[in-house]
Amino acid sequence: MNKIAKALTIAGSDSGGGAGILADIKTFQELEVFGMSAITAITAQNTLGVQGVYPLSVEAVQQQIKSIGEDIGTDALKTGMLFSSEIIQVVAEQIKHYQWRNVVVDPVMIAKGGASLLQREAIEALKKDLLPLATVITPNIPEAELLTGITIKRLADRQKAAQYLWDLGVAHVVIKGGHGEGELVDLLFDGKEFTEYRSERIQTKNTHGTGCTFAAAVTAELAKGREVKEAVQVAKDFIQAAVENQIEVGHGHGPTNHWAYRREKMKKHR
Ligand SMILES: Nc1ncnc2c1ncn2[C@@H]1O[C@H](COP(=O)(O)OP(=O)(O)O)[C@@H](O)[C@H]1O
Ligand SMILES: Cc1ncc(COP(=O)(O)O)c(N)n1
Repeated sequence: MNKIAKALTIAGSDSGGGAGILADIKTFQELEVFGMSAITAITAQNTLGVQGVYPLSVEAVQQQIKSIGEDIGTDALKTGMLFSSEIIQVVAEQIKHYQWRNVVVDPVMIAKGGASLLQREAIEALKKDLLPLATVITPNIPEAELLTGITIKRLADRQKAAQYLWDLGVAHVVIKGGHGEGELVDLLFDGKEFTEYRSERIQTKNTHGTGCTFAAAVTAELAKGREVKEAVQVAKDFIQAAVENQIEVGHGHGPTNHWAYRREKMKKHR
């Protein structure tokens, strides 16, 4: 039998298929990792926005994780939309209980259209209970500002915010640069040095789910045993291909192309 890498996503469902659990599972599959999920909330969502948020009970979240922990286990896991401090606490307890490593925390707070995906008072629980367990955290600029209280205008501000998050116990901090202008830089900090991942910024409105997809790709590569620095590079290449090779879905901010990275790789090998 083939030994395979496994990854778990603990996140919300996006009915429109572009973000959340849906983006994560598609990304895991593309990177040849066996994907599993624990759903925290169901969102009624499309490319125009979020029409409804329906959180699941804490018990439902706990039981899904337990079902995986008691049988299958996982090589890496990612958290996305966690919605409440109660869900955050249960997730943190179970990560500790099963001694899971390779924990990627995407601190999802607000959908691009402005809908809240994390209750405001849950930010403290995220910082206190979950961040000390994180191998990697992947905030975008507004999320990094909310977590640190630092206003981010330049790269130096991002470096300060990364240091702040590292001091909370996160092993690696990636502050993404999607929210900005000009050349796109995602910044990694491991407590000692900063690594910049640069790419061309694609002019498009179809960036729904980019954050979820990026963090899922990091998680998949960690599940396969890659070091964080390399996993972030694969994730960067994966999201660049996904944004660049646009697909037509919906009438608003469309999703990215999850199969583009594999197609590009296949072309190169031909
Ligand atoms: N226009 C774009 N062109 C290329 N890559 C992008 C673009 N927008 C975002 N990305 C990439 O997608 C990932 C998510 O970025 P960001 O928009 O900052 O986060 P979020 O989706 O969480 O708001 C990052 O790796 C970023 O480099
Ligand atoms: C269920 C769910 N989870 C996360 C996001 C954030 O998506 P993005 O990756 O565009 O920041 C979303 N819109 N919906």
